[in-house]
Amino acid sequence: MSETTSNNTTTSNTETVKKNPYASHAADFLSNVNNFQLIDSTLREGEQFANAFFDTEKKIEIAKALDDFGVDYIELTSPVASEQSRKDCEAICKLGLKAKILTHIRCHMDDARVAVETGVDGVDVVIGTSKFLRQYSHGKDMNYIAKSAVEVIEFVKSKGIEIRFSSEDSFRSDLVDLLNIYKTVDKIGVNRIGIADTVGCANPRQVYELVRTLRSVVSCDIECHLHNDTGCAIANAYCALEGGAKLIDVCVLGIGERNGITPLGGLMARMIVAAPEYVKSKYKLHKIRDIENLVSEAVEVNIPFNNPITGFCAFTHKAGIHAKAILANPSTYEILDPQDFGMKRYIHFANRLTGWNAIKSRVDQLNLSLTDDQVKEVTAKIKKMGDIRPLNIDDVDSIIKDFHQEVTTPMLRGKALATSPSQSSLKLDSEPPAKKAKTSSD
Ligand SMILES: CC(=O)SCCNC(=O)CCNC(=O)[C@H](O)C(C)(C)COP(=O)(O)OP(=O)(O)OC[C@H]1O[C@@H](n2cnc3c(N)ncnc32)[C@H](O)[C@@H]1OP(=O)(O)O
Ligand SMILES: O=C(O)CCC(=O)C(=O)O
Ligand SMILES: [Zn+2]
Repeated sequence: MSETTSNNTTTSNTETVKKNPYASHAADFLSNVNNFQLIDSTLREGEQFANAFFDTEKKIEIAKALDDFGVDYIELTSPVASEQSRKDCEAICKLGLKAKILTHIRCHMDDARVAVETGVDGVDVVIGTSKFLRQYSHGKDMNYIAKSAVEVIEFVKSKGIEIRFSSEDSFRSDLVDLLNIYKTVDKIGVNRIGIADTVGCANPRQVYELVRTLRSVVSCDIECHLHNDTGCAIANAYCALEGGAKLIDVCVLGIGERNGITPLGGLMARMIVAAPEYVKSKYKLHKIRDIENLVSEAVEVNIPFNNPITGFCAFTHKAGIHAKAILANPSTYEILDPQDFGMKRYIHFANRLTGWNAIKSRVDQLNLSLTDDQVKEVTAKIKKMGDIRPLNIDDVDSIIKDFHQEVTTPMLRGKALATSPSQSSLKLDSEPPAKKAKTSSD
């Protein structure tokens, strides 16, 4: 017999089981939140990013880094895109990586014939099913699409490699058309079907509902490819998994056409909250920073300041109320533990929003001894200075050290009090204010 003692803790005679309030809901009995796979498309979708050019060496470096991180699949640009794309595909297939190598082609036998000769483990085939793409991209109707899909799938299967069929622009396609084409390809043994939010128009609820519907119609795995035009790519990926999708397409930093797709790091941030054991056991999370640096340098962009996990202030706490609670227990204001990603936590105390608890922690770090009242007094000085201009750590340390000297040297204190605290005693650095305060956990 068990007894619920709080919202998230259940006790029994023999054990205490902590329930994760962010895990899948019981109603999502088809959920793959605890059992998902990643298809990294940095070397396919990511190559479609405006700034991307990866030479062979860089592609190999990125592929190895992704493999080491633990992605399940690596998707490569179509071998018909260019002669070098084909050679690069062959070269990556020969690396003997743990991750399965896929290439991405149009739904056409000409592309399929080239793809199966590259040495890939699987082929991802795609064709637009929305009215827009049927009219303005390839000009084919649903009957033609079904016929060519069957031909390509059977051909690729006959070569003994994996085949996935995806409808491009799925969320602007007719549902009956989608059900028909997916049922058709499932019946002939496609390994996966893919749903693509090609223009980033879908919201999490729509993704969940479409995946749930398809889950009851096909027996093969479901993959989702979600663009980020309206900022939903991570949430949509999460809801796809809750609805029963098994695989999510990701790119490092989310790079891709326009503003890209679900980012690898951002999705890991979401998933570690929902399925911590699974995520930590499967993926080398402390490699995310290196992989993002590798790709950001290759495509010449900065890591966004607000990037999940690796943004420069992702684990920086500033306001005094936050700092006090974080120092007492980091879970108060952190859902992610920086250590899980090889990152550090910072308390930004050199500013006017600081509080005496944060300053006390700094006083301790400096190995100085002040009473609580004295720390409050020096905090007031720091905040006063912070009203005048941005502060850096040296400013704060100088204020603290001067104050400490005053209070521990009674003569000085008397003199200082008589003449009022002098700001000119501060060390004024020519360097710009530090972006990060010293870590409280150092
Ligand atoms: C949403 C996505 O991201 S899908 C993946 C996008 N990836 C790429 O485009 C890969 C890089 N692309 C390329 O290198 C070139 O576009 C190629 C080699 C694929 C084709 O080049 P081209 O033959 O010069 O054609 P172009 O790019 O101008 O037009 C695309 C052609 O593919 C056809 N097509 C488009 N999508 C599909 C599809 N899913 N299945 C079959 N044919 C398609 C179009 O009808 C058009 O054919 P056309 O010769 O009758 O005009
Ligand atoms: O192949 C797919 O599933 C997706 C293709 C693509 O990049 C897209 O539709 O945005
Ligand atoms: Zn895409």
